[in-house]
Formats: sequence, structure tokens, C-alpha cells
Amino acid sequence: MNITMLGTGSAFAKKYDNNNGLIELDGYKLLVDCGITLPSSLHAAGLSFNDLDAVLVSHIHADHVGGLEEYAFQMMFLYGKKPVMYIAEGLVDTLWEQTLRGGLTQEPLNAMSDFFDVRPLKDGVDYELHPGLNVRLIQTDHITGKLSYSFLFNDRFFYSADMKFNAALLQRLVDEGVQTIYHDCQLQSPGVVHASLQELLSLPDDVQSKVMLMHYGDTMEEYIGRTGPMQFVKQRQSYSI
Ligand SMILES: O=c1ccn([C@@H]2O[C@@H]3COP(=O)(O)O[C@H]3[C@H]2O)c(=O)[nH]1
Ligand SMILES: [Zn+2]
Ligand SMILES: [Zn+2]
Repeated sequence: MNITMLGTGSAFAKKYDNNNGLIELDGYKLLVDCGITLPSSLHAAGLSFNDLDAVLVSHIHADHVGGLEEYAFQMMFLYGKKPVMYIAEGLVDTLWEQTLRGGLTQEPLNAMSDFFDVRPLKDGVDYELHPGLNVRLIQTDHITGKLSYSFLFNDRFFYSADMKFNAALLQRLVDEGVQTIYHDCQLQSPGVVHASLQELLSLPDDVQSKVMLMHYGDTMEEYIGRTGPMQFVKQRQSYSI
């Protein structure tokens, strides 16, 4: 399978779009998060919302869910469809009540299910999204008191989304066979709600050699060559994983 990060930027980056990914397998297209800049970054990649098969949501911050209103409206009014949304069961009501309801509600449309074909996922359970593409949600620490999830695809590709540094989890994943880790990276310390580059550089070599850095700030280029064996993911470049 391939992944293309439609954006690789932090929430406040201006040179890079929001850190949203596109996973493709045999023509199936899974959007991983849908932030504020996603409608334009999707367009820049030569795609429309109608080309997507589903969206997978990690947590409720605008750089991950701020484009969902346009996704819903375009699919309803331009294409007459309800997009499939995979999301942790504990985030469904919060996403509707606290983020989407204000913009999307117009009687008689007043529920998440009026706009999305919602497929709630349980933490720690494997789901087949498409033949050959499985995902498991792993609840990870990001903001105290807010649910947030990372994703494990096919037992071999770990996608952090947004999470604090967790060396034990990363080591365990590698020990269990994970080959590639896409990790959010705050260039300057302290990382606070993300892993900082300094923290990631403290990982053992066998883990670092599997890490690709994403969700970075506008000063990323100053850090090229200062990331050990870890590499920055390039925006809108496709990688085989
Ligand atoms: O306690 C907090 C909460 C948030 N923030 C910033 O707001 C951003 C929201 O999106 P993000 O999760 O990609 O990144 C977050 C940080 O950049 C922070 O620095 N400290
Ligand atoms: Zn983010
Ligand atoms: Zn976040």
C-alpha cells in the first residue's frame, strides 16, 4: 500500500498544509484526518472528495477535523452521497455536538448520520476497511482529558496522529513487528502535547531507523541532517509502506 501525506504541517504551520494522509491500496482511498486545509490540499493533489472511499478520524482538533463540514456538504449537494467515516465510538457524539452540528444542521438534517455513514470503532480491535487493509485504534496521550487515537495498519505501519512521546509504546510496536512509524514531531522542545525532535532522538537506533517525521513546523528545513536516521516525510510525495 501507499501513503501520501496531503499535508505535513503542524497546526500552526503556514508553509505546509495540515497533517492529513491518504492511504491507497488497489484503488481504495482512505483519508486519514480531514483538517482545515484538506479541501485545498486534496485539490492540489488532483483529487476531489468524490474520489475518496472513507475518512478515518484521530481526534478533535481543527487540523484533523476542520475540513469535515465541506466534505459533508460537497458529498451531499454535489454528489448526493454520504461518505463513510471511521471514528472511535467515544468521539462520535463529541464530534457532532461540539464541532460539526453548528455548520451542518438545517432541518430536517440534524444528526451526524444525516451526513456521514458512521462506522464507530472500538479501541484495540482490528477492523478490515478493505481487503488487505486493516486498522486498529490505539488510544494515546495527547491532551489531558481529551480522547485521541493513533492507528496501526496491517500490524506493520504505525501512524501516531498527534501524541505525546511514548518510548515504551514505540519499542513494543517495533518488537511486535512494526516496520514503519509515521510520528508527529515538534521541532522545538518541549514537545508539550506532541513528541519533540529531542525526545524522538533519544529512541534506540532500531526504533529511530523506522521513524518518519511529520506534523512539523515551518522551520523544518533548518533541521534536515539533524534528525539522526529519521527522515522528514515530504508533503504530497507517495511512499510505499
Ligand atoms: O495544551 C495545549 C493545547 C494545544 N496546543 C497547541 O494547539 C495545537 C492544536 O493542534 P495540535 O494538537 O496539532 O497542536 C497543538 C499545539 O500546537 C498547545 O501547545 N498546548
Ligand atoms: Zn495536529
Ligand atoms: Zn491535536
